[in-house]
Parts: sequence; C-alpha cells; structure tokens
Amino acid sequence: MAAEPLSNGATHLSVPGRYILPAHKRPSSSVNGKGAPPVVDLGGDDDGRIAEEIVRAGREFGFFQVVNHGVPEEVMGAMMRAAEEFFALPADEKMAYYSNDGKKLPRFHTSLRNGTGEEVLYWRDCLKLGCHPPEWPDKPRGLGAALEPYTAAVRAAARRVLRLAAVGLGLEEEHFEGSLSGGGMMNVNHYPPCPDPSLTLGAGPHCDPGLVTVLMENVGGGLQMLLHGDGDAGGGGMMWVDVDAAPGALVLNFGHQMEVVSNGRLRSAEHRAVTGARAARTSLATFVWPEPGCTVAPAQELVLAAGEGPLYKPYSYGEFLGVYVAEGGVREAVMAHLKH
Ligand SMILES: O=C(O)CCC(=O)C(=O)O
Ligand SMILES: [Fe+2]
Repeated sequence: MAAEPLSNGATHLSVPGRYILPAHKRPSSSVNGKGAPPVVDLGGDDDGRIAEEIVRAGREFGFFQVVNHGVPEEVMGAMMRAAEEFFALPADEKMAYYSNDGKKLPRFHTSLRNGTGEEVLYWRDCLKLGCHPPEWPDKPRGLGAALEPYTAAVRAAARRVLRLAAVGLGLEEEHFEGSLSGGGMMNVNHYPPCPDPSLTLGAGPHCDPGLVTVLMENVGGGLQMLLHGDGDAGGGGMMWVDVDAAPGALVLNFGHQMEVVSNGRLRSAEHRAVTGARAARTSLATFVWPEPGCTVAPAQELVLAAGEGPLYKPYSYGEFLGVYVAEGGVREAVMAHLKH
C-alpha cells in the first residue's frame, strides 16, 4: 500500500513502526562528530588558488561550502519560501502530483518510492522539480517565478565550480561543459519534526548520482557527511559529521560522475540526513548531471598522465541512472557496477 506523505496534516506523536530502522542502521548506532567542510571563496580573481582549494576539498571530503557564489540572497530567500509553501498546501493539492513514476517532473513523493519495495520508510517528503528546463507545479502560485532565477543562478555557480575543478585537475577548462553537464533536476526535501530522531533517518546513506550537487537549507542541522578517519574514530574509522554551513553559504558535494571522470581523484561524498525533533527542515538539492545519452568515462588526459589505466569503464548516463536507482544510491554497490 502506498504510504501517506508525512506533511499531509497528521500530527506525529510517536514514530510509526514503518519508520523505525533496525538498531544497526539508526543514527545513534554510529560515531557522530561535528565539523564544517572547507569554505571556498568564489569571489576572488585568483582562479588558480580557488581551483586548488576545490580540488583539495574534493579529494579529502567531496564536500565544501562556497561563499561569494553569485546567487543573490533575495533569489535564495524567494525560492525557499515558495518551497516551504508547497508543503503547507492542503493534502489534495499536493496529491495531484503524487506519483512513483521516476520519469515524471514535477513529482511529489514520500520516502524514496512511496513505500513500494521499501522495508523501512524514510522520514521525508520530496518535491522533484525540473531545472534544465525548469518544471514546476501550478501551486503555490509564486513557485515558477522563484525557480527560474534560482536555477539559472545556481547553474552559473556550478558551472564556475566545474570550470575551476577542471583546471585544478589539469584538464581543459571546458571539460565538463556541454552534454556532460547538460542535465539536472532538484530535490525539494521536507523533513517534518520527528518525535524520536534516534529511531529514524530522513535520507539514508547515499552518494548523489551527478557531477555536483548544490544544497541550500532553511534550518541548519540535518545533513551529515561520512568521514573516513585513521581508525581512531571506531566503526572501522568511519564517522558521521554534521555539515554546518556558514550563513548565506551554499554547500556543494561531488557525485558519482565526478569520481568517474576524475578517475578517482575527487570523491563522490557519502552523506545522509538525520531528522530533528523541533523544527521542520526544508533543503533544496540542485543536481547538475549529464544528458541521458552522454557517454561518461575517466578523462583520457588523467589516465594517460598518471599511466594508471582507467579505473572505470565507459557507460551512458541513462544506463547509469537505472543502476543507481536499482541500488538505492548506495556507494559501494553502485561503484561495483562501474569499476573495471
Ligand atoms: O536534506 C539534505 O541535507 C540532504 C538531501 C540529499 O542528500 C539529497 O536530496 O540527495
Ligand atoms: Fe544526496
């Protein structure tokens, strides 16, 4: 039976059984820490230095924050307000977009697949929007007017980051341009207050599918990245760290395509979202990714320069998305399909 979205009017006094994770998958079962990913100032004109910082952050964490990113504050604010208004709509207006059809945009869903084939549900509702081109629901009324300038500005910031990442990797500045970054969409994630955050997750551990993801949130505290320590942290040296973003900053993380194209130099960062007891949290994850027919492969220059051989085989992005969805975005399972 399809699951009822969390934001459809019910007050949640306790966590229903379908949302309770087995003990070993609960957020409380892992080592948790605090930390902020490196801050990269995109504003300066020393592109060589910025490129180096992006590549260093990508190698160590796969995560960084950008300031002076060029997305105007009022454009960010208007987009977030419109996103929050969608989840406050009456249930029947949201349910007009409720679907499990992965090809549909815009689309409203809960957890990963509205409960279909899911043993445990995640504490999240999600509105998927088109970015390239923009596609949005009729309600709330201001959503389209907010989305268009937001996605245009976010894509421009992502393009600058991708050009700098290419330079930092020793590739042609244009390496990621064209069909390699010609696609994308947005997850508008909504996590209502959860009566017991120790039992649930809003999003399970995953890597993002594309090249780069640009994240904005209305309430800090929720996103966590997985750090691979030196073994002192326990749990095999792995530690989940809260991603605390500076006010006004955007959080960026690299996805699977960046790890493949860079032949493993830049990490596709594993992350998850925990729930909060008090405030509802909304996050906007804008994905920049290849067009479906684009062939993705490690950059020849990197493979040849290091004499290391390609770590991944070429594939079409459309083919990759099928694998990604089937494996639920779980890092090692997805990577196993791509490795030589
Ligand atoms: O809500 C968040 O902070 C993370 C969302 C996320 O990982 C995603 O939409 O892919
Ligand atoms: Fe993600």
